[in-house]
Amino acid sequence: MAGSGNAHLRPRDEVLLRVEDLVVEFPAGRAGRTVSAVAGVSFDLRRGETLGIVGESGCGKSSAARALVQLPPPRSGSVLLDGQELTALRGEALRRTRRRLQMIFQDPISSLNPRRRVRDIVGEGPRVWQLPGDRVDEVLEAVGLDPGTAAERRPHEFSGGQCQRISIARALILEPEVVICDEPVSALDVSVQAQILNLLEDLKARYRLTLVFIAHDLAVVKNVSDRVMVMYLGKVCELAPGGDLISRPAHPYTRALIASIPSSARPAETLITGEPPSPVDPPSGCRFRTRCPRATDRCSLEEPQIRQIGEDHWLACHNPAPNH
Ligand SMILES: Nc1ncnc2c1ncn2[C@@H]1O[C@H](COP(=O)(O)OP(=O)(O)OP(=O)(O)O)[C@@H](O)[C@H]1O
Repeated sequence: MAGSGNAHLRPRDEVLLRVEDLVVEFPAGRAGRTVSAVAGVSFDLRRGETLGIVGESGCGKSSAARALVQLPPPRSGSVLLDGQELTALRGEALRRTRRRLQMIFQDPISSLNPRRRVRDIVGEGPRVWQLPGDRVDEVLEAVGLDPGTAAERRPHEFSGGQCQRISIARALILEPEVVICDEPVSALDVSVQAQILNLLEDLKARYRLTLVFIAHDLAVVKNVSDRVMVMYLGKVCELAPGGDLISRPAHPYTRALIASIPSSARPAETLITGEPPSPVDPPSGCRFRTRCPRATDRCSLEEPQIRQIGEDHWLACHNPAPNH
């Protein structure tokens, strides 16, 4: 059963992936202290849906993503893939299930072994997993690379965008159901970003993929996501379909993210400045309150629970913007 803070979760049998009360912590170096990277995050995805996760650097996006594939496992919480609890799996059972969730990372060049040919890089997964047949040429073609010329070359002979295509092929060949894209275009030239985003859209339709799309840039996330989840310091602030979030943002932090998009019509006074507080010692109540222009005493005393404010629009804030 979802707790009171999980009103936004859909019934288990309607979703492919369901994450409940995910907590990720790291040792902080000082005795007994911890980095609270992800502090009770819940979300779900229907098959074929793209969920965007957005928030500034350090808000816990990557930690949440890695916890989905149990690398490392979360401190607590539940990750259900098609009804199967991943956090309870160990050894071979976990390894087998993990294949269904593949990750694509920000820096494609350093995530590819420079000494190996593309054919071996992309073909390694099927060998390890003992999957039948050789689909290397098929997936290279699917990601827009010519197998005839690309397969025998090494990563340094390709541009950043082409290396990201190779990374995508390497994930795709394992026939995943969910692909977690962690800042997949942040390291690429702007001109190349759109090509990779279009490719992910095409592959999603062709292979019926379900995507988690992580980025710090809301302008990128809103175009590729069905729904967008905004995170701040390990917590969910707001969750809504992309268009709704942009046109009717309610959380002061979401409004600040939108105001920072260069083409935004949002007034600059909604921008926030300064660094987020340390996740080793997060603020009481609402974690955003120390930078929030709308904070009141209640915000330091009481953590806002997520509640519905529109059709599939969810918010965790005591004092949302008045025009919503
Ligand atoms: N292995 C680790 N050990 C200690 N602290 C960590 C570790 N990994 C992440 N953190 C901390 O956890 C918090 C969340 O980091 P995370 O990388 O998940 O955020 P993010 O939103 O993905 O940021 P970025 O976009 O910069 O990757 C940060 O304060 C980070 O410093």
